[in-house]
Amino acid sequence: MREIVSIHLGQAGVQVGNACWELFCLEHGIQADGFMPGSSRYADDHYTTFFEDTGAGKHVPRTVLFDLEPTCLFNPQNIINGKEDAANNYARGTVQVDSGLLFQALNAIRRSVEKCSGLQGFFLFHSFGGGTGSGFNAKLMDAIASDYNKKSKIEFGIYPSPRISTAVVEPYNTVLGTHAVLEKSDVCFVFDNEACYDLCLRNLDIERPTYTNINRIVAQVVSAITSSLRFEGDMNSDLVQWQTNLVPYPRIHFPLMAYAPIISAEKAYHEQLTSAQILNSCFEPGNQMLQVDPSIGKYTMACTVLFRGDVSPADIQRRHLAAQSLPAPYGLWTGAPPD
Ligand SMILES: Nc1nc2c(ncn2[C@@H]2O[C@H](COP(=O)(O)OP(=O)(O)OP(=O)(O)O)[C@@H](O)[C@H]2O)c(=O)[nH]1
Repeated sequence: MREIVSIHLGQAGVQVGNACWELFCLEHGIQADGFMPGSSRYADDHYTTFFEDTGAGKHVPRTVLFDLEPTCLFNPQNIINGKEDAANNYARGTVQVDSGLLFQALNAIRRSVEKCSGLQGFFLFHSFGGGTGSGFNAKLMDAIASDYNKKSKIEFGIYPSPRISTAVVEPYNTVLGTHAVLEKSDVCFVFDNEACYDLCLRNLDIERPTYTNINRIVAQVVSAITSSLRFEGDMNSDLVQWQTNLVPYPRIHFPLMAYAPIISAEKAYHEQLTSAQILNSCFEPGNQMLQVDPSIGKYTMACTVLFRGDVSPADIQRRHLAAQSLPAPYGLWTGAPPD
């Protein structure tokens, strides 16, 4: 099996991770106690890319988490926390954070890796604005790059935004943190809290979105990106495929993501969307995970459209994509439906 080890760093990394694993468990029919009822309709073994079997019929996420309280779902051996945070300071994250912590972290990662039969790579979840998310991530990434040089390293990062910000130094941490891992990371999927906040306001009618709401949007996107790795499908992808399709040059590895449809539960009952409409919405700036103007700048060198559901790639190709003026080349993958 082509396993992936997820690493969650700092408050944002861990909280986003919680939302992601909650969703993954729901999608795979894994209960909070780790048991997977035999009748689950998703009992194909692709989920073992992300979950490990403890031997007693329990499934635990292949994760290593830094600064978090233990919950029954995660492996307590892989939960590592220090005595104090990095005080939103990149330098503290890299230098002053207890150096034993890095050793513990690498040990936990090694333990997870040793349980894999064919490790594909690592997912790193963190913020760019926090001290741990930027500084400690830089240090850890450095160590992972030297220990597991050939394995893919994929980041899911939260970029800072003016409306939801905990410190004025976040832009500095971001610049330093991004630069430090630029050569080490293979792909970095970036989310912007402000874009997700606006999506909650506009599409989900939430008056005062919280991190919980934002994290659930992030989890949906992560779930969609990883669905073809976790479920059996017509076109199963692996991490190297993403890199080949989306990264034209090693340093240019920041795909701009969009997700559609995002509609509130009430509207979902009386809105009928065709896959062509959903596809079009993916190219609207309002559905992007980053607040940037795609019409400014030079990019859109490659584009990947991921569909979820019982849909064959040939059908989509024939019916819709031919009619759209999508930038070429594009990739097309499908994953299993969430319910
Ligand atoms: N989406 C999202 N963003 C978060 C969350 N928690 C914090 N952030 C963002 O993350 C940035 C701050 O980083 P944190 O993750 O809190 O900090 P840290 O990495 O734990 O570092 P230190 O606290 O300095 O040790 C800010 O931009 C916050 O807006 C969360 O649960 N979800």
